[in-house]
Amino acid sequence: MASTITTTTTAAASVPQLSVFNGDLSSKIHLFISPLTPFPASRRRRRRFICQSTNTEKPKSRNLFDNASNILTNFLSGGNLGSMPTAEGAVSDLFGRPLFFALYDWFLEHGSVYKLAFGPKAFVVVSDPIVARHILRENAFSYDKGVLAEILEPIMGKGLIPADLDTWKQRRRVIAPGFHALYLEAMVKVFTDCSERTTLKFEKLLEDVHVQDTIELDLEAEFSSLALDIIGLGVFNYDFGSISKESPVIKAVYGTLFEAEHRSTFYIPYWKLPLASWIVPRQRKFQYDLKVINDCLDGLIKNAKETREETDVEKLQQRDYSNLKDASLLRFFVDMRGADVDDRQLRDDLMTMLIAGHETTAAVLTWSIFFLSQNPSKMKKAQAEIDAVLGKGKVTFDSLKNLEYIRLIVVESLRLYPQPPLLIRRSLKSDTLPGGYKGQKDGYKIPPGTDIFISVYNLHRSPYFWDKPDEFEPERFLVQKTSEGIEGWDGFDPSRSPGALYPNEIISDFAFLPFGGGPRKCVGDQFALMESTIALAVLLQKFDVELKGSPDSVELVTGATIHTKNGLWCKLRKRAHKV
Ligand code: HEM
Repeated sequence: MASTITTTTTAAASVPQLSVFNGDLSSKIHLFISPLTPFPASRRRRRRFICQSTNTEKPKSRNLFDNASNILTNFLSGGNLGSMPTAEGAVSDLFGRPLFFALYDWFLEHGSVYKLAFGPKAFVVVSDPIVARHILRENAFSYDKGVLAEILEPIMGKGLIPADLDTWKQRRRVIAPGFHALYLEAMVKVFTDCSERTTLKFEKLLEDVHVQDTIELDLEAEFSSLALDIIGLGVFNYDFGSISKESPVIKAVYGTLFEAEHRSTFYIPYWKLPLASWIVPRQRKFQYDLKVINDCLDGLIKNAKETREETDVEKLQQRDYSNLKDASLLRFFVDMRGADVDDRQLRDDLMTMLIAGHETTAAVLTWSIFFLSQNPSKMKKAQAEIDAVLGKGKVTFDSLKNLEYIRLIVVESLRLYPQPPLLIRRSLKSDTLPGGYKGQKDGYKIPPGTDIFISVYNLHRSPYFWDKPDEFEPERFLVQKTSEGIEGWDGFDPSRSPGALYPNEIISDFAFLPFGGGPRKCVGDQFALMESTIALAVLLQKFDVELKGSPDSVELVTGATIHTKNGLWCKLRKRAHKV
């Protein structure tokens, strides 16, 4: 499932345009959409409904396989999804490129709710904010994680992401309060220290090659180590130290992440085959890796329980973290009065956060650098902000608030490459999706068991909601103060979420949802955004960064997240500080 991102710079607009290699050399599909004329928020909102199912173009011809697949799908779903537009050529077009690219093309062709017939299965693909809001927030408890839970359950057990509704309700009540303001403030030091450990390593490497003034590095791999160290310390106070060493635990973590990734791109659940864990070598390795991590987590849980100080949640949220040796989430969960659970559940929770918080953050940092390296003026603007706010000093909780442009770079990267690009749901009961558009006044009815992909990628690049949707433009999120009050970014309304440091799904009314939305929204969103902002600021404070090769050489692959195929190779040069 690999595809090549090709970025070319045009004279008219010095920003990358995105084209995608779809596996067929003769047909490069260009995702670049001509800039739309900006339109006011009121019109923008009306267009939300018009964009559904209004395509009038003649359908493309379809092959026998696709027709057979669609007939089978309709038959098996009792014809319930029959009136929904069907992605033409669904099966045959799927192979050879990441799924989310194909889903984007079909979104433009069929509208924002369509059906993807795939053999005996149908997936409903949603690219409309109102429908996304309905599924994620308004009717959230009529859906579970479906296919995703099936893939992740062997790894995360009953951790929050794959958890069934009853377990989720119990555990979310314990886990969400752990990310309170004082904890996040304490984490700023962890983010800064780990980021500085990374730049220190780069400085040492530069000293070692003293003849040259640049080093060449795969920054994606470095970000992966950095994110692993941070998540280990933040979640269970364990220092992987992966920036500078390789341990059996680190190898096992990477092995498990690799397997989770492989499963999410593989359509046949090979891991469920009888005796697979004994016969299939990759399954044996996976079981071994899991054991190494589980033993490590069990040891940490045991230690935390031995030093337990049982306290009420309010007191835990007011602890003086500067005096505490261990400010981790594990400490919080263990010390929280009334939150007693068996070690197995606690282990599942820790494993879930380890996986959820690691690769996502590494991917955000990778794409932030990728986009900045092609926009030297934005890179300079970012460094100018860092110099003005930090000088040579360290990031603090307060200075983070002033690093506005860096924060917007992080969210703009998440807009262009959301991690993950699709949210997966399965209906537990029949439901009617919001409608209101031509010919579908009451919306589509879906039966229980319907699998749904909410394409965050499509929402984030929708020509109906974003001006120049494929361009890297952090400035689009800037809030301006006008004589008439505060004017939000791109026609959306920041007053819906006053005081938010980062744009979110509430401000955008579900047109921008990098962390999902509703009750199952990411619990680590602020942790991740602060971590990414600080890591980026520390790197750009000390180094000038440019891509080693051409942007065309950066190949893209997807699993749970979007990342590069062969790394993000960059040249780093130490900055001469004028401050
Ligand atoms: C840039 C980094 C991150 C991104 C883009 C991200 C994205 C997301 C998204 C989109 C969801 C919702 C999934 C869905 O609705 O199906 C989610 C859920 C979750 N995330 Fe994150 N995440 C990030 C970092 C983190 C971190 C650092 C942690 C923990 C320390 C974390 C823990 C979780 C958990 C536990 C859930 C499940 C929540 C629930 O079901 O109640 N994530 N994340």
